[in-house]
Amino acid sequence: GSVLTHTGACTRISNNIYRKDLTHRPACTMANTIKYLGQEEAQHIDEELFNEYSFSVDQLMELAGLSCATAVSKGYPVQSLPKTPPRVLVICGPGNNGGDGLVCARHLKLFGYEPSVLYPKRSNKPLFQNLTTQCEKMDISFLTEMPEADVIDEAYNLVIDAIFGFSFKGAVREPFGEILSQLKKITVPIASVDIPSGWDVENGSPHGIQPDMLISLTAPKKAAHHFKGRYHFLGGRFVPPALEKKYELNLPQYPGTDCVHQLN
Ligand SMILES: NC(=O)C1=CN([C@@H]2O[C@H](COP(=O)(O)OP(=O)(O)OC[C@H]3O[C@@H](n4cnc5c(N)ncnc54)[C@H](O)[C@@H]3O)[C@@H](O)[C@H]2O)[C@@H](O)CC1
Ligand SMILES: [K+]
Repeated sequence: GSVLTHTGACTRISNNIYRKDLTHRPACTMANTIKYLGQEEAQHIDEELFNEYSFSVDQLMELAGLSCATAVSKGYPVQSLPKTPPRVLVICGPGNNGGDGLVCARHLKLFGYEPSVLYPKRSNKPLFQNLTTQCEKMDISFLTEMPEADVIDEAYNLVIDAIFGFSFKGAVREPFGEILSQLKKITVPIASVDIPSGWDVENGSPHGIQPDMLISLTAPKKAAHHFKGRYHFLGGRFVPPALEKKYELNLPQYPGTDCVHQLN
């Protein structure tokens, strides 16, 4: 569409395309394009959600993890999986991205999948211990080591990558270097939570893992411009309008009561 700054009411005709209501001029895209966040901006929004808007980590993590499980169920419906039982491998990192993974695993189980979790660097914070117990009590198995790529391809339908999110920086430290090198060799699809792990949060990583699905939480990060997989979902439907406005996020409207919005 042509670049117009809209001054009046617009009708959303698809993701980022708006039609000016009265004049029917060409769709104006630029002014309403969903914002892709840099690393610092993502961290500021995160802090503001907790400090100014008084959310707790548990609350947002629950919604984030539910969004991820919902996106997975839309892209890879349990009945459509090639292998039964419908096993999925959820790999959780040491921070909040890993917490999203634990929540996602629990919801996937409730949705009829058979998740197994690899959680090699566990946080000792009560939140993460509780999320782990919740999974264990739901008969979700925890693996003691990363399976080889060919074992993953044989046993699992898909891998959920909840290793690193927007706080990832620098060279990957072990054991995650070895885990990511196995993930580069697998042929089953990878669904990445927030950012493909190991990618630079802003610049991506041409030689990194290549997920088939990306679930951007709150708003996409700049690295998402380099995502080449089939499904890009937006999740984390918890952003208060005033915060969305302050950071000019231009989030698309979620359909109905859905917790995810498919961007492409
Ligand atoms: N702000 C938000 O709106 C929300 C964020 N959430 C999640 O929280 C994530 C961010 O969480 P965190 O800030 O805890 O950070 P991350 O989970 O992105 O990662 C931080 C952890 O990774 C480690 N790490 C960083 N770089 C590393 C490297 N090069 N090698 C090995 N380890 C490395 C750090 O030591 C730390 O333990 C988001 O991406 C998203 O998934 C959601 O839980 C809820 C809402
Ligand atoms: K990730």
